[in-house]
Amino acid sequence: MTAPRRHALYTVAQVRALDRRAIDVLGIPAGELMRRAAAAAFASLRRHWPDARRIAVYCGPGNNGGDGYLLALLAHEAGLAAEAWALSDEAVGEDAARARAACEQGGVPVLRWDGTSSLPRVDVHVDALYGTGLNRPPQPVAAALIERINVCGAPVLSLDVPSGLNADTGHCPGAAICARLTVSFIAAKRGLHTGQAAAHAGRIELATLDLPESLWQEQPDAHLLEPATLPPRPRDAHKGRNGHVLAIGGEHGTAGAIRLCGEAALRGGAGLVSVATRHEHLPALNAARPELMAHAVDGPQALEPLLARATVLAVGPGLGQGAWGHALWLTALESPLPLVLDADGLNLLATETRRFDDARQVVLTPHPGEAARLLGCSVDDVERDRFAAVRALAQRFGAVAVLKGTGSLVADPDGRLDVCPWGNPGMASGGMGDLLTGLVAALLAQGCPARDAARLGVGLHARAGDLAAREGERGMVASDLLVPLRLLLNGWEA
Ligand SMILES: NC(=O)C1=CN([C@@H]2O[C@H](COP(=O)(O)OP(=O)(O)OC[C@H]3O[C@@H](n4cnc5c(N)ncnc54)[C@H](O)[C@@H]3O)[C@@H](O)[C@H]2O)[C@H](O)CC1
Ligand SMILES: [K+]
Repeated sequence: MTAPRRHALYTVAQVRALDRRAIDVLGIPAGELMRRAAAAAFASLRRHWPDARRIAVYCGPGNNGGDGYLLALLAHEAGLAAEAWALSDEAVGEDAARARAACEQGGVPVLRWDGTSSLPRVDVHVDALYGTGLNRPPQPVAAALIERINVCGAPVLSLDVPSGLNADTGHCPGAAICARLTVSFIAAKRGLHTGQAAAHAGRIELATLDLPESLWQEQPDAHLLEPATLPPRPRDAHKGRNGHVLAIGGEHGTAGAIRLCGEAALRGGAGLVSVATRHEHLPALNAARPELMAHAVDGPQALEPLLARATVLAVGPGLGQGAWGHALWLTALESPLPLVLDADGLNLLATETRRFDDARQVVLTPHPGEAARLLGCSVDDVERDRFAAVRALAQRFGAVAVLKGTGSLVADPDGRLDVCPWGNPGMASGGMGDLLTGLVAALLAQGCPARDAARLGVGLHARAGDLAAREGERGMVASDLLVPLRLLLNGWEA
């Protein structure tokens, strides 16, 4: 296994194993790892805040705290005014205790945080409270310190993990630091790239501590998606070669979702797009986008001829869970065609669960609420461990599962997992999911297997969202993504 590939993500257990191997197999003492971590973090601090003259380092009881003490000593030796604040009296590890002793002997004052004193006025606060060892919500004294640091206005540099964030899941069980910059050590922890991490880690830099490549033996637990798009179209392409998406949805009064889904399928490059919906929506659909061939279907019988011509199904946007929607949903599930299930298509699956045949190309695109219904748990349970939730969805339903949200995840039934590094809060608005459904269906229609269509669709959708956000996240609507999407699909690079 080579050193951590730029996009490889590891669990905390895997990183600890790497740590142990560095110590036991390569004979690099833990104290040396700590010294290298402190040096790497201090170098980052100097790069990002070259004019910083005064820093305060808040040290917890473990080795994360040890990293902090050694950073404070380095800063002191470099002529900065540095002070360390001990969160508690005992330093649990001997390396951390040794680091604290070196800090004090080196002339750096180590003060006690008692839960009430005001924070010093400094240029940078360094968060060395907890790293990968966080195993419960920060206790009241630590929580008070975290809240104080978060509101003090000065930038925060977090060592390894923003304290209070679970480095495995991206969940914050309690108070958590909001860092401007996180310098993470040795290997990228998967929890820094999904869930609440985006609101707490700030910019992330990885310091591999100059460890040799021979150290990396595990397969990464997950990977960050890399920018990708479809290959250029052959010159003799014709619409028959790019598939025919049939989008099914639009219960009484809800034409918008299925229209957006159909638009995204068109913009995603499908050769033909048909929409099966309620009669009342036809005028609006045809007026909005004549290329969308809209058909009024009142039940499964009317759907049959459309199914016969389609090559991919997208089911769910605005489908509703009434008799009409349910009947069309059942018909779609009985078809062998590649399928993207979203919205009410997923809610119906939650009530009538089944496992798809492995051979069928199926992609589920739930947000955390739909995922909770599908898994029979709470949204908090899903968000507490997004990695476990998305893998459970893929395995339970025998489909490729996308768990949307900050740092969307894509999992296969065989456990392979990818994390989307793009996206922004402007995308948390209605219709964004309908776009993703249509885009994934278009990619399936152009020959992508489900696992690739899901990963490519999630990546392109989020990157299109980031391009659209250049005009402001506020007021962003789903249709703002259609033009950037087309640019990205045709290989345009931001
Ligand atoms: N392998 C690496 O990447 C390197 C790791 N280093 C640093 O070491 C920490 C991990 O150290 P560890 O002592 O295992 O855990 P923490 O420092 O995160 O300390 C947690 C410590 O405190 C206890 N604890 C956990 N949660 C709480 C809580 N909510 N309240 C109170 N106490 C808590 C827990 O029992 C631990 O003992 C890693 O992040 C790196 O910064 C090396 O120094 C560099 C290489
Ligand atoms: K930390």
